[in-house]
Amino acid sequence: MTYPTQPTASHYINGAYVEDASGTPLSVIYPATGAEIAQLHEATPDLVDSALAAAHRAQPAWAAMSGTERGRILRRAADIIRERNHDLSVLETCDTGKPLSETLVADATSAADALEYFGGIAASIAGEHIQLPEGDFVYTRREALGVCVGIGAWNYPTQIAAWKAAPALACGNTMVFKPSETTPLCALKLAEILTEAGAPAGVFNVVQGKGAVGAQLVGDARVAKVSLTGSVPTGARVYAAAAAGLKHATMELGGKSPLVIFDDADLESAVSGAINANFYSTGQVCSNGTRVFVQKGIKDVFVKRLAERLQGAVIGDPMQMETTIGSMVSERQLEIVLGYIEKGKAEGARLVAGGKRLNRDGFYIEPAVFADVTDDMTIAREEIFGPVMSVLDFETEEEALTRANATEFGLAAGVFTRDITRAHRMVAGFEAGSCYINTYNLTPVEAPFGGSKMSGVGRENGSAAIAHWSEIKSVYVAMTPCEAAF
Ligand SMILES: NC(=O)C1=CN([C@@H]2O[C@H](COP(=O)(O)OP(=O)(O)OC[C@H]3O[C@@H](n4cnc5c(N)ncnc54)[C@H](O)[C@@H]3O)[C@@H](O)[C@H]2O)C=CC1
Ligand SMILES: NCCCC(=O)O
Repeated sequence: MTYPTQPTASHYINGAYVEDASGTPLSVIYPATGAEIAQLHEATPDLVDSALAAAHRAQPAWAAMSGTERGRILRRAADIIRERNHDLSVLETCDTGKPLSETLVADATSAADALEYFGGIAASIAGEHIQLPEGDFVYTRREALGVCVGIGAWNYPTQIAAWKAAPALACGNTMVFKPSETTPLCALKLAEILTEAGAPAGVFNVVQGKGAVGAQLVGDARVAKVSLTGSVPTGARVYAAAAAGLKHATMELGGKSPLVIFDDADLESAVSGAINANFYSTGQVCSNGTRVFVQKGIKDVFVKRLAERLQGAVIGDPMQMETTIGSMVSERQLEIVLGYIEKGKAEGARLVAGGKRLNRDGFYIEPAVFADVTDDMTIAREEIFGPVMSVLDFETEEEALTRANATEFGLAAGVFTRDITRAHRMVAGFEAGSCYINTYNLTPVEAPFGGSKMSGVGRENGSAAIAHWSEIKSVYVAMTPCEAAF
C-alpha cells in the first residue's frame, strides 16, 4: 500500500483536525489485503461533547447567512471534490475495498452532485403566503432544525456523509457526523474540503467511534435531528433513542428488494439489471434487488445467460481499472456472507455460479447465483449484504406482486417488461420507496431515496429532503385591530 491513508488526526472539530490519544485505538484495515493502513482513536465522551458544542456555537450564524451564501460554499466544495476525484476515489477504495473503476464514478462524484444540487437550491428554500379573510394572512418560514447528527454505514462512506451534510447545511443546520468504525477515513476529507470551501468552523464536524459514540450523539439534548444509514436493528435502537428526545429522524435502513423479470423483457437488458442489482459494490448496496423473480418460461435461459455473463467479472485488486469485483469490506462481513451461502445450499437452493472465497490475502468472494430458491429459504428472507443473488420463479403478474411484497422490508423494487401498462401497474403495487422500470440501482441525487416498512423513515435527496432537514414556522399577521370577548 503506497497510498497516503493515515489522516492528520482522527477527528475534525471546529474547523480543524483533532487527536485525543486517550480514546480507544481504532485500526483501519485495507480489505483488499487485510493490512492495517491507518491507526485512529475513538472519540472520548469529552471529545464528542466538544464536537457538539462546536456545532451548537456555529449554528445560529450559519443559519443567519443567506441561502445564496451557504449554497456558494457547498458548490465550491463540489468543485474541489471534482478536481480531486481521483485521490478521493483511491481513498474510498482503501476504506472499502470497492473497485476503483466504480469509486471513480459513484462516490466522490455523487458527493459533489449532492453538494452542487443542494447548494443550488439553498437560495430557494422559502416559506409561503396564505391569504385569509379581512386582509389577514399567514406566512410561513422554513427554518433550520439546529444541530443535526449523521451516522453512516460502511458501504458508501463518502456518499453517505455528503448525502446527509449537503441538505442539512443548505437548510442552515450544522452537523456532527460519525462514520462507520469500519470506514472512518473519507468523511474527514469532506470536512477538510468544506472548510477549504469557506464553511465556518463548527459547521461540519466528524467524530470517530462505534455504537457508544453514536448513542452519545443521539442522546444529547442539543441535537435536533438524527439521520442514520445502517441496519434495521440499529435503526430501531437509534429511532427509539431519538423519539425519547422527540428529535426529528431519518432512517435509511436495510432491504431485501425484489426484481421481477417478465418473459417479454429484453433478456440482455434484464440480465444486466440483475447484475447491477446484485454485484455492484461487491453486493454491498442496501437497495440491491436480491430476490430476482423470473417468469417460468424464461427461467432456464435467463440463468444460463447470467452464468455466462458472470464469466466476464474480473475479481481482484480493486486498484486495477479492469477489476469489476473488489473485496468485501471486512473479514467479518465476508464470513457472514459465506455463512448465508452455506445456509442456501443446506436449505436446498441450487448454487449455479460462484460462492467461493478466493485463496489469497484480503476478503474476496466470487459473486454467487442461487436458482430454485423458494420464498421460505433464509437467503430469500434475510438481508445478506454481499454478492449473493437468489433466483425464484413465478407464473402470473398477481403472484409476482404478492410475493415481491411479502417481506418486512420496503426499500426498493424493480420490474423488467416491454409491456408499459404492466410496468406501471407493478410499480404502483410495490411496497417500496424506490422503484425501477427496465433498470436498477440508479440513485441520482435529484431523486428522493429511502424506504418504506422496516427499511426506513423519511427520504434523502431530491427536493423532498428539504422537508426532512427543516421545519415550518407559521406567522399569523392581523391587518385589523385585535378584538376580545371582554
Ligand atoms: N437504506 C440505505 O440507504 C442504506 C442502508 N444500509 C444498511 O446498513 C447496513 C450495513 O451497515 P453497517 O455499518 O453494518 O450497519 P450498522 O447498523 O451496524 O451500523 C451503522 C452505523 O450505526 C452506528 N451505531 C451502531 N449502534 C448504534 C447506536 N446504538 N446508536 C447510534 N449509532 C449506532 C455504527 O457505529 C455505524 O456507524 C445494512 O443493513 C444495510 O442495508 C447501508 C447503506 C445504505
Ligand atoms: N448509491 C447507493 C445508495 C444506496 C446505499 O448507500 O447502499
